Formats: sequence, structure tokens, C-alpha cells
Amino acid sequence: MTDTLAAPVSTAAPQNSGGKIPVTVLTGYLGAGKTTLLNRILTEDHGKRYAVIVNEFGEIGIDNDLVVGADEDVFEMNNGCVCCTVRGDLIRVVAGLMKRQRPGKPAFDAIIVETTGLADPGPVAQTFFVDEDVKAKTQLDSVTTLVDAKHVMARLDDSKEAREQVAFADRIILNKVDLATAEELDAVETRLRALNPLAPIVRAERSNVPLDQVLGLGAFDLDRILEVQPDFVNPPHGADGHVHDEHCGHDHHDHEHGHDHGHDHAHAHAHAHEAHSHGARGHAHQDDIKGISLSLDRPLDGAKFTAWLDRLLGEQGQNILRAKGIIDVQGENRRLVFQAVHMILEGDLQRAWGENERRWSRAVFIGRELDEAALRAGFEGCAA
Ligand SMILES: Nc1nc2c(ncn2[C@@H]2O[C@H](COP(=O)(O)OP(=O)(O)OP(=O)(O)O)[C@@H](O)[C@H]2O)c(=O)[nH]1
Repeated sequence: MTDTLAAPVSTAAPQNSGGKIPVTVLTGYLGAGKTTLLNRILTEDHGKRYAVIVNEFGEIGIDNDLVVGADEDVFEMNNGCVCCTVRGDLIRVVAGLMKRQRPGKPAFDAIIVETTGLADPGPVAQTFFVDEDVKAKTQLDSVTTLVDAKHVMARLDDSKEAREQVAFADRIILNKVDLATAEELDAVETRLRALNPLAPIVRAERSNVPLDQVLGLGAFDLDRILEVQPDFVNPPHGADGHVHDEHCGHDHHDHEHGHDHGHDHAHAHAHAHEAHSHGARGHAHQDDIKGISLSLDRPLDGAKFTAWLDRLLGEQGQNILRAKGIIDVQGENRRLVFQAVHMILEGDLQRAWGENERRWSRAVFIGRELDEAALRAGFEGCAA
């Protein structure tokens, strides 16, 4: 796990409730449009400063690099399994951020947390209620869930996290409306409504929602959450606001959440709308979804790389939930950034490599039944 530090990166309209710093949690399944929204927030001219915390799945930091104008200004937490470690990390990061605040001279006006697409937002939100220090200084403003109009139906079928993200939302952004028909959008909305009858649903393309629909809402409704999750603010583990951290000592990969191993996880895993079957199947996202990070310090041949990626997505796009990377292309001074959600691929030559910047290619593939050796061989085979 690495944390690259940071601080305020930008400037919309947070409400400073009772002197507490408002916190907005952006969640949504892999590729739903969270970073796109975050970049909108950070680039819009609103005169406010935001501290951003990005929680990323995968070993190589790519997300923080894709957040605009924030090279050194994003906290990144690359832990694969969010449910048990994030609160310890998040508390540490938030506490560190709060230390930068000086009376009369705030370093930032609000905090935005972008969770990994595989996270249940519950424990993230819980952080702002169970730790006394954090609770005294911050106020959870809202949990906004981004939904990919094209892919969400399949994800609601096969991913508990996707359902939890929707169930937990104070506001839902139905994004990528350009990729779905009007009938499909209505069907998605009906499904979202069944999971979450209360949260307003806002339709968007490229996450183009007015920022006052996301920030400064004062929308987090603790009473609603307590109705569905009574121990939300009172984790029954014994210790005051018990938080999982590195001392918890469980291995994430064979982390079984049955409550038979003398370590009650109920507090971290009590979920909003469904009984959690941790004991039975372990973590869906841990068991069958994996992230594969690839990197190469030599430039890639642009044509070879594009052909390889096209073929890969064509053949395995069903299993590739998400892919993204920053590529050093031979003969090109700009960074090639590619993004894929299943078979939908976008690539863009973005800014030039910095003079002192390490020029390397890195990519992450997140999905099911991925053959790491084959992916690595294919990627490295694109070397110029
Ligand atoms: N067609 C279309 N593409 C979109 C829209 N919004 C975002 N995208 C693209 O979808 C891909 C994923 O967007 P991101 O904003 O990176 O999604 P994310 O939720 O941050 O992804 P993860 O952090 O990996 O979970 C990118 O290629 C975006 O350009 C949209 O409304 N329509």
C-alpha cells in the first residue's frame, strides 16, 4: 500500500457545517465515471479548494495520475480490499489532512473521497462517525453513486458491491446516457429505485452534473442508514469505534468473513439491504476479480500496442471489467492514456512527458479469469 500525499487541489460550494469540514464520498462501480466527475469538480471555476483522497484497486498508482492538476496533490490508497483496512487508512489520512488546517487560514474547504469501484461505501462512510477525532472535525455531506447506464444491469446481477453502492447513495448519477436507449435508461432507473427508493437520480453524460447536485448537499441521512444498519455508528467489536488497521492481521486474500474465526466482522460488514454472505463465498471481489498491474521501462510500439489492446478487448472484454494505463509510445512526446470498460475503449494522447518525469508504461487490468502471464507477455511483446 502506498500513500502519496497530498493536499488541496482545487477549488464548488461546500457547506461548512458548524466549522466542520464537509466530506463528499464518490462511489460507483469500476469505470462508472467517478474520476470524470472528480476532474469536473477540480477544474470548474468555483473558488473553493478540495482535498482529494483516492482509493485505488491495483498496485500501480494510475488513478492519481489521471486526476487533473493533482500530480502531487492526491492521497492515494492502493489497498485491494477496502472493507477492512480502509477505515484505519482513511482515518490516518484524514487526520493528517486536518493537521494542515490553520485557524483563519484553511488549506482546503472540503474533502472528496473517491472510492475504488469495488468498494462497499458503508465502511468508508462509517469512518466519519466512529472515530472521535475525525467526527469532531468533519461532517459527511453525502454519498454520491455514479452508475454506468450501459453496464450497470449486469453488475447489479453479479456484484454485491454494485448493489450496495446504489443502496447506500444519497444521490445517484445515472451516467453514460449516450450509451443507452431511452427504454434502457427507464429500465435501469426502475431497478435503481427498487434498491434505493429515496435518492434522487440525476442523468448525466460524461458526469456533467451541476456541481451543486453533488457538493454541499447536506444529504447524508444517518437516520435512514440506521434504519437499515442499526450498528452503523456503534460497531459492536468492543473497543471504542473499533477500526481495522494493519494490526488486525488478516490476510485479505483468504479472508473469510464467516464469523467463526474468533474475530467478529459484523461491524464492518453489516450491509444496508441484504444479509452478507461473507462466510459462504468470501469476498466476491477478492475471490474472482483480480487486478493485474503491468509496467515496462521501454517505450512501446504504438501500432502494436493498439492492435494488441483491440484484440484483447475483443476476445476478453466480457471478463475485463476495467483497464487503464499510461503508455510511453515510441517516437511520441506525449503520454498515451487509455481507458476501457469491457469492450469500450478510449485512448488519448495527453500532456507531454515532463522533463524529469520517469517515462514508463503502466497499465492495470481488472477482471475475472484473467491470465496474468499471457497479459504480461502480450504487453511486453508490444515493446518497440
Ligand atoms: N461514452 C461515455 N463514456 C464515458 C462517460 N463518462 C465517462 N466515460 C468514460 O468511461 C471511462 C471510465 O471513466 P472514469 O471516470 O475513469 O470512471 P471511474 O469510475 O473513475 O473508473 P474507476 O476509477 O476505474 O472505477 C473513461 O474512458 C471515460 O472517458 C459518458 O457519459 N459516456
